[in-house]
Amino acid sequence: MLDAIELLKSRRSVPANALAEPAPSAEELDTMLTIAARVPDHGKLAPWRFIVIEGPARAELGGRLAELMKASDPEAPAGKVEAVANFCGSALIVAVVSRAGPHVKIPEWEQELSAGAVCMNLSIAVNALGYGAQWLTGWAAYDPKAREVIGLQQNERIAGFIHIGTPTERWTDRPRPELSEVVTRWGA
Ligand SMILES: Cc1cc2nc3c(=O)[nH]c(=O)nc-3n(C[C@H](O)[C@H](O)[C@H](O)COP(=O)(O)O)c2cc1C
Repeated sequence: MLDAIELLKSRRSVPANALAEPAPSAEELDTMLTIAARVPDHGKLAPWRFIVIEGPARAELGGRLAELMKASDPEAPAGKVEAVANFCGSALIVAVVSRAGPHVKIPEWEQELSAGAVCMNLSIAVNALGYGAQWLTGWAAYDPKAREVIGLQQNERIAGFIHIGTPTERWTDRPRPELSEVVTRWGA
């Protein structure tokens, strides 16, 4: 296992279509989800939940989403439909669902931030266990009928589909922001 600082300094996403089998074991997935759920959460509301899409359920969901896209837009380019069908092309997907809503004390924005933290913690845990991950949203996260097929309630939103698997190759990093561009010192 990588040292935590080395892991955090080197982690990067791997494209979902390069996240092949083997998928994490059931025990590893439990560890990942336990870590993902261990995030700051103002008010202890757990304003998020997980939907695991694994095994044959991936192809079934991909197929249903592709049918949906074709039905709603018969002119949809084949590439776009294929991309939706391949939505479940990675070894395992965890949909992180935000359940943020009005609350007497805790702003919705803070509940949404907690769901973002879940996505990130999950991605880090995946990498720490030697797998790769990519955080995606896309058409299926926003289309009303696709949301229904995925099993979302009216008040729920996809924070991210975290695609997980074994990277098929090493990926070079992308440019990262210069600290000088994103850091200021108050009063300086
Ligand atoms: C909320 C959210 C949604 C995203 N959705 C997509 C997406 O639909 N398609 C895509 O190519 N990248 C998407 N990304 C970007 C990738 O997850 C990721 O930033 C990119 O692959 C580089 O990742 P890295 O900085 O972890 O290496 C999304 C990122 C976030 C935070």
